Amino acid sequence: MVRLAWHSAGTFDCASRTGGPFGTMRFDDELAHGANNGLHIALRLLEPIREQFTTISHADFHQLAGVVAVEVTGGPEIPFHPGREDKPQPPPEGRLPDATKGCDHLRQVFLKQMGLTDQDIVALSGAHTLGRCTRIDLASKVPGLQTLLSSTTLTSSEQLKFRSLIGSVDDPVFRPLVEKYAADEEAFFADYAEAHLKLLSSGLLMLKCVIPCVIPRHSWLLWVGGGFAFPLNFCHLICLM
Ligand code: HEM
Repeated sequence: MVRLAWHSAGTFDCASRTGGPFGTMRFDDELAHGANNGLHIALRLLEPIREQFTTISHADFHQLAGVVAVEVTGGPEIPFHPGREDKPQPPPEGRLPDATKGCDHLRQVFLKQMGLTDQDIVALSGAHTLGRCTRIDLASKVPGLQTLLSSTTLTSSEQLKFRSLIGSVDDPVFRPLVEKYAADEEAFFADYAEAHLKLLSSGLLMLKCVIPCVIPRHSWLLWVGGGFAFPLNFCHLICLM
């Protein structure tokens, strides 16, 4: 579910304002993109539930599934705001990062294409603690990191995923962040939640409050369909005034 939400949102292109978390994974064309191998299983599980709630868009439902999955697997709570419309056309293939390329390529996709930061890249990569790579052991690469593997036990897709993680460890900007998150789960959860919120809000107009809110990740106001869709807490009332 997390990978479904990410592969949907991760196609967003800031420059052309195309792609993004707008329910296009419902089209066979997008599901057939090489990077989306296996995501039909997630959709098959979601569809009978979505059919019971026909007022919610595919777009919102896929992102909600990602948020709930992070939460029920023991991750942080991520604020969710509905309002995404389903787009009629899938994005072109090739916008998601390629695990065989290095950190510059990751920056090209996350920073230039999607408008996310180095910190977002590292925090979001922490989602790989879910799924089939939980047994990978980075301990030999980063002192202090627990977990994982002998590469001979990995399938080829696991090796690709592993290579993207190791790439993060080798980069001088990424490495301190990897070490910080390995040592401090609270910091990882806070930054992960903020990065995931940005990801699932790709393509929606977000205004950063001038006055920072007490809870950093709540300092974003979301503009959906002509009105602020954010639950207005005390901090946001101040910002709106
Ligand atoms: C940084 C660039 C990334 C690369 C190169 C990458 C690459 C990969 C690869 C090759 C796989 C294995 C796919 C398969 O089993 O067929 C994978 C799995 C996965 N990815 Fe990523 N990924 C990236 C970022 C992300 C992000 C940002 C998220 C979520 C926020 C994410 C979530 C996942 C999850 C949850 C799985 C596990 C799926 C499973 O085991 O069933 N990935 N990734």
